[in-house]
Amino acid sequence: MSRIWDISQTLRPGIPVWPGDTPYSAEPSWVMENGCPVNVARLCLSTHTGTHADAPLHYHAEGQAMAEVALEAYIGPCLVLDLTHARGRVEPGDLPAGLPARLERVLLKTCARFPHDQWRADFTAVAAATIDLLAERGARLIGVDSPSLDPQDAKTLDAHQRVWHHRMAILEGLVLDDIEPGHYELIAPPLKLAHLDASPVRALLRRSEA
Ligand SMILES: N[C@@H](CC(=O)c1ccccc1NC=O)C(=O)O
Ligand SMILES: [Zn+2]
Ligand SMILES: [Zn+2]
Repeated sequence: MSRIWDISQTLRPGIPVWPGDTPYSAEPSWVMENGCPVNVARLCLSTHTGTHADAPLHYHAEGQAMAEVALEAYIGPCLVLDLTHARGRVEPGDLPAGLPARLERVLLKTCARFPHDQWRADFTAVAAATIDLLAERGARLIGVDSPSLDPQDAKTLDAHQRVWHHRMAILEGLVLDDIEPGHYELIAPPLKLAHLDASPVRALLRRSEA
């Protein structure tokens, strides 16, 4: 069996969320006591909580909801790149000189230590030109450890718009602290949520057989 790395945040009370968004909460609906045979909880959370996939509906009025997206983008060969030197936005010039001519999925590691317990408004975003470059090389999915491809104060979501143009998939909030740059297999399908704009995912990497 090949090793699996879990690159998901733990969903828990207090998990940092986008400013103004719904805080995560969970409560018991039934508790295993007094003759009740089971524990059952209910959850209240934003679709963008923790490690998640954005559905096209989040950034384009004609985009599909999460239940409708094709899953192929979320499963398969993936390249993890170290971009911890990039400042502000990941520009094309920040990408490694030896970037493969063809790639399918790319995960950008922008911070050395994931901020599990605080919201960082100064996260590293991705330049629209970088999305174009990766798409030209065949990327069908881009993943980041930041909470968004665009800066927190962005109004036009330029990187998300280029992703829409190229019909790529997005993962955000990945935890890449323990991941050496290189080739892996990604497994991170979203939940089949009708009508909704995003979904939490359990994101995994497996050592590539190649
Ligand atoms: N666009 C961001 C998320 C985002 O913009 C957002 C997420 C949760 C609550 C509000 C948000 N934006 C609101 O103005 C993203 O990359 O998914
Ligand atoms: Zn999102
Ligand atoms: Zn996004």
